[in-house]
Amino acid sequence: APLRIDVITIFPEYLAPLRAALLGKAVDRGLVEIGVHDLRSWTHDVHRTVDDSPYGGGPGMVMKPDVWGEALDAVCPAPDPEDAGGRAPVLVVPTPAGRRFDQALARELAEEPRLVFACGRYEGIDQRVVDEAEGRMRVLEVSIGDYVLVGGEVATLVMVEAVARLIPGVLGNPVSASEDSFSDGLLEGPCYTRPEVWRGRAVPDVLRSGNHAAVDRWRRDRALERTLRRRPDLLDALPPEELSRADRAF
Ligand SMILES: CN1CCC[C@H](Cn2ccc3ccc(-c4n[nH]c(N)c4C#N)cc32)C1
Repeated sequence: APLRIDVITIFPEYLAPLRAALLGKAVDRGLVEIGVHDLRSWTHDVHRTVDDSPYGGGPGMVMKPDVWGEALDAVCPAPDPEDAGGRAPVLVVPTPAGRRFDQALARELAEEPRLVFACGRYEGIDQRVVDEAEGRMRVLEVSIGDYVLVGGEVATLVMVEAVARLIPGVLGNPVSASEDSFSDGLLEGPCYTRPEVWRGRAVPDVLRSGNHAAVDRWRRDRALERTLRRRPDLLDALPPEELSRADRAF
């Protein structure tokens, strides 16, 4: 069955990129289903109000729990008790205060049948929405990085792309999903294509040697070198023999 993704937001147009390019094709091919819902559909006042002042004072506004509650009831109703097999959908709530999104979490989410993304704006969503949802969904408050965005929509685009590319058939060449960065624990090394010489810079000879063992070694060495220089923290997780190779080589 296709992975079902629902996104609730006050800016549905922000999620238009989900209909384009590779992901758009995966939707056309029925590999992924995507629903984008305007949170204001669940307001009842003439101004379609979704926010209010924060209890305890402070800057900005907070998103109202009642509107979110009705939206989540509509988009992911409580699982049917008879449907024992039915797994409760996962509710992903982007927030700078969340657990860090990483490739491991992307792989975890790619195994789920259903994902619902709640895109906050303003100062965030009333905490009771998350607390109440935990009674019937697996709620994950997730951050895509240590910088402050204005809302959850861009974070949702990031996470949906990272998850969808792991769905079999979404990528043209499935091998790359397993061999990409963070799968073998190292950063990607440099890549090259024609022309052989460009603005006086030649492609490394080994890559044109036809010696596949030498090419593989060269690529691993460049990946180790780059990881050592840019992300030494990733090397902590490497097996000792690999680490000693990195130390010896550079
Ligand atoms: C000054 N305030 C501070 C709290 C957050 C307010 C903006 N905002 C409202 C909803 C919301 C959702 C996600 C993110 C976000 N920022 N950085 C990340 N890695 C995120 C992720 N995922 C930011 C958000 C701005």
